[in-house]
Amino acid sequence: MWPAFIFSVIAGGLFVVSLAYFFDTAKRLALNSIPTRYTPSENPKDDHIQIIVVGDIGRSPRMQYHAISVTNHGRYVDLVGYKETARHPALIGKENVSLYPLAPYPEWTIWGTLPLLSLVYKVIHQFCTLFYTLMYATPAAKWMIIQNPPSIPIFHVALIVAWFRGTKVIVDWHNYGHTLMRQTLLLRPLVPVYRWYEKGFGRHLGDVNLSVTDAMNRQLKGPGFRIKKPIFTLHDRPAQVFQPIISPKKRLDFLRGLPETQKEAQSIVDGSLRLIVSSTSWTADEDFGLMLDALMEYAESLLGEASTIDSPPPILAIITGKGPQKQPYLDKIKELTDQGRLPGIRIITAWLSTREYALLLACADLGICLHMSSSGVDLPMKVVDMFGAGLPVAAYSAYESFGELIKEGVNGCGFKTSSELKEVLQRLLGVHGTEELARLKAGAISEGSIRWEETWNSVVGRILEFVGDDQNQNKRA
Ligand SMILES: Nc1nc2c(ncn2[C@@H]2O[C@H](COP(=O)(O)OP(=O)(O)O[C@H]3O[C@H](CO)[C@@H](O)[C@H](O)[C@@H]3O)[C@@H](O)[C@H]2O)c(=O)[nH]1
Repeated sequence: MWPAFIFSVIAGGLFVVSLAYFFDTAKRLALNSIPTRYTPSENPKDDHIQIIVVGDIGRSPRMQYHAISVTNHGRYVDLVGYKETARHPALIGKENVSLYPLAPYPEWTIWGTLPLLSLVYKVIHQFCTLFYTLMYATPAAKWMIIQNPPSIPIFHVALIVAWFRGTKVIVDWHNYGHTLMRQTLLLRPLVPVYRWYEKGFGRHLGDVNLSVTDAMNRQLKGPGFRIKKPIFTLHDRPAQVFQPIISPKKRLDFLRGLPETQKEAQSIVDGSLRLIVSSTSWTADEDFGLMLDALMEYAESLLGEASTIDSPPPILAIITGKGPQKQPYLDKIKELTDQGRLPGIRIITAWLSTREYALLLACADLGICLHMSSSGVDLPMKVVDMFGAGLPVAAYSAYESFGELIKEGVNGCGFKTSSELKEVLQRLLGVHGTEELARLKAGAISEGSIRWEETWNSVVGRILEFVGDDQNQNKRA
């Protein structure tokens, strides 16, 4: 009798304790699943601003510039994106900058054996990691600034998160995802779905929108997108790290210290070898085949004739950057070189630190830009870098917004075909081109003198209400 009684008392006690534990855990889980909401801080400087890139943060200069500008106002920046290459030095080791890396994809998705399956998997993977990071891992932010493209799946994730957490959204339209998708043959059937998603969610997502050109601004307001919320154009501008180098000694010192140019440094500085630089993410919207054809045509003109003062000089071409289509082009360059079709021309590729990249641009003779603009209304940031470094450009020109940055005969020259590019190279790099090149360089320096910080403060600084807040803080101090 007694043992049964004691057993039932213990069992009853254990049941009550485990019930209490179960309800407590359930309550805690329920409470933890409610994301925190943004409430304005007493001191506006304690508010957080999120910068979101569904890509490699280190290779998103414009989004990093947003982050740097925010920190320059003493605010907290939370960077959300993939951590692949090194971030801008100004974003490393600062106590008001936090990085929330998105979980990388499993390796099998990169093999390319099951392209459609890996695409679907990537979208689901991105959705989960973005949702968790934005809803729970990061502190509730006052504003989030989102890069587009890509639009899927960040647009609807951001819409949900912004609603739950009381965060306001700025969509920074760099380009359109659906026009970029059109460039990949295999993905073309999905373009209508992507376009529907991008326009549908894009119309409602941003409390404010930024566009990289006036032409894009008009399109976003126009019948295609019908965005009713405010849209401001924020042209890309060079960061402070890009500065012209005028002194031949400084140029020589840098070129001698860089492994890629060490041996030819003296010839580059005395003009007997011309240094051209192109930078890229090796994506489908840049056709390096066009540059290779132009260089082959240029090389043909070096053949056969005895070298005179009027002969086009040999060229060292450096292509900087990282990206998916690099290897096929490396193979092509090797093949052409082995076949002897590029005599007098050496083409190399590199990935440099931000500082070295900026100095290389400042030491080159001419920048080449092959950006073809999938939408017709975006612009290449690389040309902005080049102008900041005082480097004139030869750029592919057959798209609408081209003239918003490159002024023919003032800071650069346009081309549409490889033959036109070859002519530009022959004209500008030869002895008779010295004067024209110097004039274009002056134009590049002048265009590059308008800097990111001033433009950013007058557009984004005002949207984020930094300008008024900072003045009030200064008055109080
Ligand atoms: N650190 C470093 N950066 C490099 C190097 N080479 C290239 N880069 C970076 O890679 C960029 C080139 O990237 P792309 O993807 O070719 O395009 P973009 O010219 O930057 O233009 C992109 O951004 C615009 C907005 O800023 C967009 O409007 C446009 O559509 C495109 O996405 C350069 O501007 C530079 O910041 C290198 O060796 N080192």
